[in-house]
Amino acid sequence: MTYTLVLLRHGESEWNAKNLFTGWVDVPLSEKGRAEAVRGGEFLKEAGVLPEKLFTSMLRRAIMTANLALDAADRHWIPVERHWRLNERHYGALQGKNKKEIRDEYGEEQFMQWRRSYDVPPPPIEAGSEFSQDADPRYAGEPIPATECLKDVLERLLPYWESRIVPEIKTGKTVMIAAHGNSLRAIVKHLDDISDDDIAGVNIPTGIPLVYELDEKTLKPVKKGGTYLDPEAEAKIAAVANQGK
Ligand SMILES: O=C(O)[C@@H](CO)OP(=O)(O)O
Repeated sequence: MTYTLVLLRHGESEWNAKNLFTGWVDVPLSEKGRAEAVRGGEFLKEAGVLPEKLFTSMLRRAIMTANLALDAADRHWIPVERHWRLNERHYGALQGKNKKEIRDEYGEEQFMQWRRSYDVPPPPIEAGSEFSQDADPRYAGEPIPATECLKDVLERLLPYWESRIVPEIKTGKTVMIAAHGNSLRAIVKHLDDISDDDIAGVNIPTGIPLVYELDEKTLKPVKKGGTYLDPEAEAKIAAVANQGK
């Protein structure tokens, strides 16, 4: 027997469209992003992959994507849990900055190190600044970061994965996680045992369900990398990799 896990990155956000580093800034979906979310739900329905339990981050682009996708799949009624541990990687002082401008100012190497290295975080965001989250009531009392590298994301996400998500998967329910490019890269790294170096080359496209069948004993993927439900996923993955160029 296998368990089914669906990973869904939110549809295009307004800041994805403007090529801005987003992180924990709570921006809405663009019109294209809403359409991607609905299409994502249609892919689920067509494939007969019907989520029974939903986990989301605390950010509206993931929440709205899940709502739109599940509505399109007639699964809008399933129980949901939300947690900041599924949030996007905190992009520190880069939040709100244009990716191309940062690349032009600091050069390709520094840009890629901040964007895709496993263990080098961008400079921390200043408390109280325009795009910081320190006064946001949804995180009150929580140990939230001021910047994160992917390693930090994995370290804050894994306790939630183990304590809340794994038990749901083990009930045999089809579990869906609606989250973000980098929080999902952390989950994929963990599931597929991807090395710290190789994870730099993994990009996740917006709004396309990624389905993993997990071995019931090991909880490891039966097929490494899972299966994207959109036949055009490859081109969309390449577009994410090339952002900032
Ligand atoms: O800006 C961000 O928060 C993320 C996801 O959109 O970007 P990147 O793919 O550059 O890590």
